[in-house]
Amino acid sequence: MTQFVTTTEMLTLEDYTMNDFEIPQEVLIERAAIAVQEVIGAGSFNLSHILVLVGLGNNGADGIALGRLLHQQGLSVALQFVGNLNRAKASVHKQLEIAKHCGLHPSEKSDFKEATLIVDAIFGTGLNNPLPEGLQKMMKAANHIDNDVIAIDTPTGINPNTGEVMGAALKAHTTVALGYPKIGLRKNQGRKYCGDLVVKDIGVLTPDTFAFSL
Ligand SMILES: NC(=O)C1=CN([C@@H]2O[C@H](COP(=O)(O)OP(=O)(O)OC[C@H]3O[C@@H](n4cnc5c(N)ncnc54)[C@H](OP(=O)(O)O)[C@@H]3O)[C@@H](O)[C@H]2O)[C@H](O)CC1
Ligand SMILES: [K+]
Repeated sequence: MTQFVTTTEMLTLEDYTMNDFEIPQEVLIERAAIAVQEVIGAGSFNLSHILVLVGLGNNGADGIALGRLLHQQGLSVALQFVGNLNRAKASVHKQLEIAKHCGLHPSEKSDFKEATLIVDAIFGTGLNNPLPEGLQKMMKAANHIDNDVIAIDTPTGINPNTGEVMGAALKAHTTVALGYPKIGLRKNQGRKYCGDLVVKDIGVLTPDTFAFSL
């Protein structure tokens, strides 16, 4: 039986892993990237040109690390930031520096139609409001293009706890849940937007005494 969690529970377990066991956040980000790379490698996706849509939080950091790994595999990868990079978390800037050192630089404006595979690394469990208008338009437009979308942790626009669409959401062919799947992926529209749900262990530790609420 798959254990689903709330975002609060996921944050508690992430903190437990990073603070009690001193496992650096970069390790979790790298393992998240490797996990999604494995799902991509195991699937039958068209990898001719991969567009990674990157947000300003740790979901975005996961996406940049993944883009770097795919680039190092020799694949054609474009990184496109969604939002003002100046407002990004330190983890995003760190991953961007590493990616640049590895020869992968962010693109200005990518044409979604050129991408044969889109990686959704815009929002994950940190989504806390309806998407900004511009992003809602982008998600609705992207949903009409016939290419596969792989969502990192949660489909952007889906409330990770309730499964509601927050203005608009990007429909995924596959969602790679990190650690534990979030309860929103099996409620309301979450189930429809997440597509095939793959749960990947990325080394998040759980206390024996932890009481899951679900
Ligand atoms: N599960 C794990 O062990 C790990 C998960 N990781 C990844 O981290 C994300 C969660 O990262 P987080 O930085 O908390 O949040 P997001 O990246 O989802 O969101 C980015 C920030 O965007 C802001 N935000 C939220 N909603 C909106 C909105 N509607 N409009 C504009 N901006 C929004 C919010 O910032 P605030 O300042 O507004 O709070 C978010 O912080 C998780 O999903 C995993 O992918 C780790 O990388 C690895 C371990
Ligand atoms: K996402």
